[in-house]
Amino acid sequence: MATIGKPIECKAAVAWGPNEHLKIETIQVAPPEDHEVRIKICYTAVCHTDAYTLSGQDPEGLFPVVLGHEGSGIVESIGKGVTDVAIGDHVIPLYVPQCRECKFCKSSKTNLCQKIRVSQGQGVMPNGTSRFTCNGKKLFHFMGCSTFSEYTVVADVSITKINKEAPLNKVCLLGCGVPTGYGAALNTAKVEKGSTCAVWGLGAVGLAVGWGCKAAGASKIIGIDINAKKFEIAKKFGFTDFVNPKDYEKPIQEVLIELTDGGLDFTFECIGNVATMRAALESCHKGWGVSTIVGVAGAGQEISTRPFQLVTGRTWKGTAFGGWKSRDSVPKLVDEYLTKKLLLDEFVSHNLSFNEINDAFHLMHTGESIRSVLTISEV
Ligand SMILES: NC(=O)C1=CN([C@@H]2O[C@H](COP(=O)(O)OP(=O)(O)OC[C@H]3O[C@@H](n4cnc5c(N)ncnc54)[C@H](O)[C@@H]3O)[C@@H](O)[C@H]2O)C=CC1
Ligand SMILES: N[C@@H](CCC(=O)N[C@@H](CSC=O)C(=O)NCC(=O)O)C(=O)O
Ligand SMILES: [Zn+2]
Ligand SMILES: [Zn+2]
Repeated sequence: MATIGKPIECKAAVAWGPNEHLKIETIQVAPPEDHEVRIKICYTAVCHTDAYTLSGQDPEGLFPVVLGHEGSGIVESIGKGVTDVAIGDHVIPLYVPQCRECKFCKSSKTNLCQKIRVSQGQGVMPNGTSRFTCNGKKLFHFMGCSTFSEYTVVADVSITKINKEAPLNKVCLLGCGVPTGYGAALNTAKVEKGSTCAVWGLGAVGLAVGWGCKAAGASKIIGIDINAKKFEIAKKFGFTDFVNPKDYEKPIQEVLIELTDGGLDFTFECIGNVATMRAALESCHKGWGVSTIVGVAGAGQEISTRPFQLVTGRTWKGTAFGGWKSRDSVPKLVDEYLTKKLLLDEFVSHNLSFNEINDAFHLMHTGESIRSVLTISEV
């Protein structure tokens, strides 16, 4: 291929500063170095975490940056030492890598590979440098993925090859929100058959939690959102009951404890709001209720509750990427989608062009979208 070993000039949506609209720019993407892979991004969705970092609330937020971490694409070229993917493979970039060598990867207790976590948080490749420039200015990478670009470079531990039969405009969602919610229920909380569950926030992440609770055989799955338009949509994902906190004067935990004979077996916070994190914990049943934090709260925010809530048997947990060991699991989730065990199409509320990327953020903020999928390059 003519581009191998050479910089590629292409379009990317650049975030020049917090709260600024993304600007489609011509950027240069350097070739992959050792243990790196350059990908032609075909599709990307927009996750709330992109909006969170763009808002300036992320303590690790850096600008200028190429955001995006829920994408799919095709390998354009590989650096020395790359063994697991080849040119032409269909792939999903992974913001939680899996090196299979670090202490975290070797433990069955976590999916949080730490091999490249420091450089990833610094917005650079593992060797400390960026592959992106725009008019000679360095751009930062984001979450090891940067999918808001026609081409990106990722570490070889941050990518997985998937079945070529899978539609890339759907399986891009397996880069973040859907596995996160589905795994929060199945891997982190370990929802039990017949149990009662409640989910705060019915965006893609919360809806995927509902699907995970249903897969685990939950008997009741309550969806909680201040946007009542989400309730009808949520029925497709297994939710059985709905509560809008705006309809009540008393604290929502009191409402839920009354509705569920003492509280829920499992609760999930999928908003990123420390007040709802507290409500989710305090809505758990005394003695055994488990609350899982999925939402990402802004810089400086802290959670609180009376320690008595934990003394009396409630458990507070958290999850990143739903606890999935990424390179092992994402190809299996693709197969679950292909065999219709896992929903993906139902999460796609909008298909937009790359030029409409700021509209995708607007649709998220107004609560009109579940996931907007942007076409970046034709397959
Ligand atoms: N832990 C992890 O690995 C991951 C965490 N996240 C985080 O999960 C959260 C959800 O992400 P998305 O589903 O993409 O977001 P979204 O913006 O699509 O959905 C959020 C939902 O919360 C609802 N909401 C907002 N404030 C509320 C309140 N006070 N009470 C009840 N409902 C309220 C909104 O109406 C909306 O339906 C975000 O904080 C995101 O950063 C996302 C992906 C992975
Ligand atoms: N950068 C933030 C933390 C952001 C965060 O918690 N990210 C989640 C994924 S959110 C995906 O949409 C995560 O996986 N965290 C684990 C990690 O190692 O970052 C901050 O500094 O607070
Ligand atoms: Zn995300
Ligand atoms: Zn590792």
